[in-house]
Amino acid sequence: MSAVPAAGTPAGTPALRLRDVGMVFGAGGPRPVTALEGIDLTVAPGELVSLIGPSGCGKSTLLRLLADLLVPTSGELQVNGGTAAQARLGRRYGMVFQAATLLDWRKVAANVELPLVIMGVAKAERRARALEMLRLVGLGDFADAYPWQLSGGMQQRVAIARALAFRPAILLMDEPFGALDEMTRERMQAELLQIWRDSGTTIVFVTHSIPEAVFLSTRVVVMSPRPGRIAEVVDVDLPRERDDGTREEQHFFELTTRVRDALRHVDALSRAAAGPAPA
Ligand SMILES: Nc1ncnc2c1ncn2[C@@H]1O[C@H](COP(=O)(O)OP(=O)(O)OP(=O)(O)O)[C@@H](O)[C@H]1O
Repeated sequence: MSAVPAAGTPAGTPALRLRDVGMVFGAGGPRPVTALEGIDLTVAPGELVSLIGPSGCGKSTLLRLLADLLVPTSGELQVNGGTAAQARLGRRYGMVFQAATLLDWRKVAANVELPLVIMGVAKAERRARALEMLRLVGLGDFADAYPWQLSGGMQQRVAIARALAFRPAILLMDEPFGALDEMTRERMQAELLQIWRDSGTTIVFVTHSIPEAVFLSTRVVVMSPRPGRIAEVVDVDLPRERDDGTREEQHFFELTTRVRDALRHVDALSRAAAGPAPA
């Protein structure tokens, strides 16, 4: 399976390009909240970029802007050289959230087929693609199970299969493994990397976990709060083939330390901006 580039997109066009993007909630009202300010970021096709930062720094807001669920109040945002709205209407996005949000009364394959039903894909092709995606996430034998018969990790794999079923060029993932136990989480990370390498999909991944960000990403974007900005971008110069041994490597440790230091710096700055703690 490979992600289909947008028709007519010239070679070299970034998957995502943000120029001085800002987002103010309640602009013009009595209590505007500046969630994002001056965001500059370019993501090449096939990259896997993680967003990490303290709670409230605007990670989910940024993801929602990319998905065209919100419109920036300033700056310019391009997806595959077009607008986010064009990308949404062209079904360029797949989305995965912390909760798998499966329909309990539909079997696993029927859940994966749902976006294809909405797109009007013929029944036989729908079924074939759903089974292909379920095999990709290691659930080929569970097509006829109901979601409530699966573990949390398996349900999340179904959600990933569903997001990949219409071959999105861009996969947006908001803490997709946040609710899983540590071992399942590490297994899911390895599976996601495999899917990413096989599919060529561009992925933007929100996480609170430093090792998860480094293990998965080509770059880690460290964000600072109030207002949300990009504080630092850490290039993850590990080979794309990664496994459990990668987590034990000296360079992996150095990269996690670099991200941790950036987050500490962000934390110190936001504490200083908040002023002294009340006596
Ligand atoms: N619909 C909204 N209306 C008003 N303010 C909002 C809205 N959505 C988000 N915000 C504010 O924007 C800021 C960024 O929120 P956002 O959810 O993007 O942060 P986050 O980094 O994803 O946080 P977390 O890590 O806790 O999920 C916060 O101050 C939040 O209160």
